[in-house]
Amino acid sequence: MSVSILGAGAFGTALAIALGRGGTPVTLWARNPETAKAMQESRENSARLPGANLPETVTVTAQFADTLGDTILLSVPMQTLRSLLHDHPELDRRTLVACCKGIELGTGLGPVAVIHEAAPNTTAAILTGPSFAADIARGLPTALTLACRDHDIGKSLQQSLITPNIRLYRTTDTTGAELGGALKNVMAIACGATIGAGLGESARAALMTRGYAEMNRMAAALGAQPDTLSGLSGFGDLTLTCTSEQSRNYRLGLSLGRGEEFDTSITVEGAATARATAARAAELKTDMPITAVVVALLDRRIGVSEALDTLLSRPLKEE
Ligand SMILES: NC(=O)c1ccc[n+]([C@@H]2O[C@H](COP(=O)([O-])OP(=O)(O)OC[C@H]3O[C@@H](n4cnc5c(N)ncnc54)[C@H](O)[C@@H]3O)[C@@H](O)[C@H]2O)c1
Ligand SMILES: O=P(O)(O)OC[C@H](O)CO
Repeated sequence: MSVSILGAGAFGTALAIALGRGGTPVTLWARNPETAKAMQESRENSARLPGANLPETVTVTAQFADTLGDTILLSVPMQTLRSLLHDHPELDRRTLVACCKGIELGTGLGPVAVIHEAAPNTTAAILTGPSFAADIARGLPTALTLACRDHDIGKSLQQSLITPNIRLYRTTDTTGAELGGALKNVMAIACGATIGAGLGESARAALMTRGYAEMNRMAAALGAQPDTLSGLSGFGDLTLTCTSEQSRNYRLGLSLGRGEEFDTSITVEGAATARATAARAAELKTDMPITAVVVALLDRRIGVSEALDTLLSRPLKEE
């Protein structure tokens, strides 16, 4: 069994290291030939995951034709997923596992739905849950969710993708799994802003809890199974991302709270996802006040204190 990983960023590289270390032959595709050559020679992704060595079982290439292994993981940022599929029609008719966390601008769709639209003859799955690339690459223990609507294919993917340090749980609820991974990024921006502005950890706990309620409302509106968000892909990842400075979404929030600039070259999925989700929530008439406030903060229409006032001045209601 071989695995191909498309996208040689931090997460694609970390997954390649974990799978390769477990003995699986992995082909890691970087779109830039110079990047692929440098990684293949130095055995390291010095730009995105410095200090983590690629095992011998991992081959890095920019030749797309070399990458059609038994299992294909798509580890690119959410807003580029459709163009990757569009540019490579040979991906259709295969089993594709999305590793990205986000909602597409313009369509309001998550990764599995985008794969189904752009490559209609594929079986799509998603690998999501609490995990920092650096932790995975260091061999630290992690537990993730593998969601695939096809029960048998999901079971076989679960077997193929476990590694000595990645334990996989399985579900058929792709809608719930992709929403959890996407929306926790929006909540992490809000929590980072709260801490960055010095509003305290009690305020963050309140935001995480109300954010979780908000995530569940959207999940229900889109037909996700009620329990999915209480698992690794929802609650688990919300907890990790809203409390760790390893998270890029949380760090963007910290910068907003402190009134500092943030490096725009860093992948922060929650920014586009907040906008896409706010638009979808309006269509579905679903109340998502924290998401709306995050969009206003990102657009610099309000500051953090005003954001908190907006949330605190909402009509009183039952929990
Ligand atoms: N880094 C983490 O800890 C982590 C953990 C879990 C999930 N994820 C998810 O993985 C996804 C990727 O994040 P990352 O951390 O690897 O980001 P990253 O910024 O480190 O890397 C993204 C990579 O995608 C490549 N890329 C962008 N557009 C592409 C395209 N059209 N075709 C091919 N390659 C393209 C870039 O060149 C870059 O190498 C995100 O959705 C993120 O939420 C990341
Ligand atoms: O660095 P972030 O904020 O993209 O978070 C990485 C992972 O999604 C955490 O599970």
